[in-house]
Amino acid sequence: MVSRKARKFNIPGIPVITGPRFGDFRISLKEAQEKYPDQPFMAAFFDPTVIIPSHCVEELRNIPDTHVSATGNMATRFSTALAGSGDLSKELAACVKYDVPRAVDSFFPYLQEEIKHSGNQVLPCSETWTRIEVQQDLVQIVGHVIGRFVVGAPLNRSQDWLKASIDHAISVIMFSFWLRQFPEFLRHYIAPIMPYKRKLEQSKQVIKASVQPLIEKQRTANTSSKASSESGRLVQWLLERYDQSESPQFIQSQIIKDHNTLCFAAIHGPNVLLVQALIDLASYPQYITLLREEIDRELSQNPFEEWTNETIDRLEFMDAFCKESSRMNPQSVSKLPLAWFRKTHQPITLSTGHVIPEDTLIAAMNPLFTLKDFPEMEDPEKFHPERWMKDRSNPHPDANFRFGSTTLDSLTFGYGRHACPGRSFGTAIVKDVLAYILSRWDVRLGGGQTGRPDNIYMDFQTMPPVPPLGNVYLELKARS
Ligand code: HEM
Repeated sequence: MVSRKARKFNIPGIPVITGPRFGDFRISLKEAQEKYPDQPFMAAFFDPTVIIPSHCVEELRNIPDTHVSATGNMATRFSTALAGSGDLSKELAACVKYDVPRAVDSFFPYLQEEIKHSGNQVLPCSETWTRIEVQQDLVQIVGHVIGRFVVGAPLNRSQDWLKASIDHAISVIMFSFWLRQFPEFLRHYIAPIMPYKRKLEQSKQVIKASVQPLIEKQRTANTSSKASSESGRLVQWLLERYDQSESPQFIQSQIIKDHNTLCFAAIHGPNVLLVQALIDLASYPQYITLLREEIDRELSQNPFEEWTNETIDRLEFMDAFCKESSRMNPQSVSKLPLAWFRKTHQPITLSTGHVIPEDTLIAAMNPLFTLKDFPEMEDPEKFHPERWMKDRSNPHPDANFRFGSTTLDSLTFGYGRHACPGRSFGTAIVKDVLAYILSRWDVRLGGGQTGRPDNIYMDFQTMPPVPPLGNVYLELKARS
């Protein structure tokens, strides 16, 4: 009898490529991509995944969730059912798609306040070079900012809430990574006794204890006090979006789950981009002067506290720099990266003629690295932010030169009906924090390193080469 797993590998007309079960898949992917440039192939790695040609993303981009979904991919890769976290409710999806973009402009004074407050708290004030733990320090800044947006002040500055909200996503990732080492039929039994499950539950408990009183306060408040955005914008919007005929307990537990899912996406997404951009800044110091010219131009008009979304929009070279940093360090397998992770729920016929069965994980090659599809990309292996400065006249938010665009030649924020709805907010945060750091500190690679340190590759992820996985560190020096 052919096992379910063997059947999954064995899809007619789709060749199977093997590689390391964990670790760096790049060599296997590169060879496969050269061998099968225009057809899907099965990467039989940790989570067997059919890699589709990038042009097929276009034809699948708006396919209904009943056929191909992003949540199905999340459920498999992050074991969301057993983790009890990470599911995207339709109410949360609507909040991020409609309520978040509407509130970004009015949030700016608070954004500036949180960046300044947390930046000064975690970054060194010394005028001599001082080591920073780039990932851990920057995530505190992003955590404060997102917290101010999601749960408002003063909860966003509570150490309990902040630590639990930052740690929660990491616990989910580690829990699912270890859980998936076991055969599927055993996972249900093993999950409850795993150490990461305990950590995960602890973070949930702390978040629940912090957020529950806020929800209750908002729920019972009269209409005029509900208007205070300082009591947590997300909670307020979700309370309005949930069906009021449901019980208060049900709505409360849903909002707490939504809070956890949002912190997953909204804290760590921007933070990884920020960490990578700061490493790039330290690795390519020739860009610091150009970036500072823009920042100083804006500071001469308005102090940092008074910056608005339009101020950030005017930082064009900053936008190009961050775009290039995200291109060179995609948050999936770098250099031959994968993106656009999905799962099929019905058999899907691609324009190549191949049929992908239901219940199959799929992903696409990141097209930025396939020269054949984008011949206009000069020196794609080179870090060259100027490439995005050539023509900035197209006002469309998805014009491909923009940091936050979702186009087929840039899958940092996904593509199609499930492309990241928080990207304009997230990219504004990244540029704003980077501008603040550059205006106040000099930055360099620690330990006398030169050149761009290589990232770390695990599963389909690219991670910055900083502790705990790597040993690269940065040094900052306060500008006099
Ligand atoms: C700036 C850094 C960020 C990056 C790199 C990032 C990246 C992504 C990616 C790659 C996806 C999957 C898209 C797809 O598969 O087509 C996604 C989805 C999502 N992101 Fe972001 N994101 C960021 C910031 C944010 C922020 C700040 C929020 C919330 C305010 C957010 C909320 C979401 C949500 C709710 C989804 C799920 C959308 C859906 O499935 O319909 N993200 N993000």
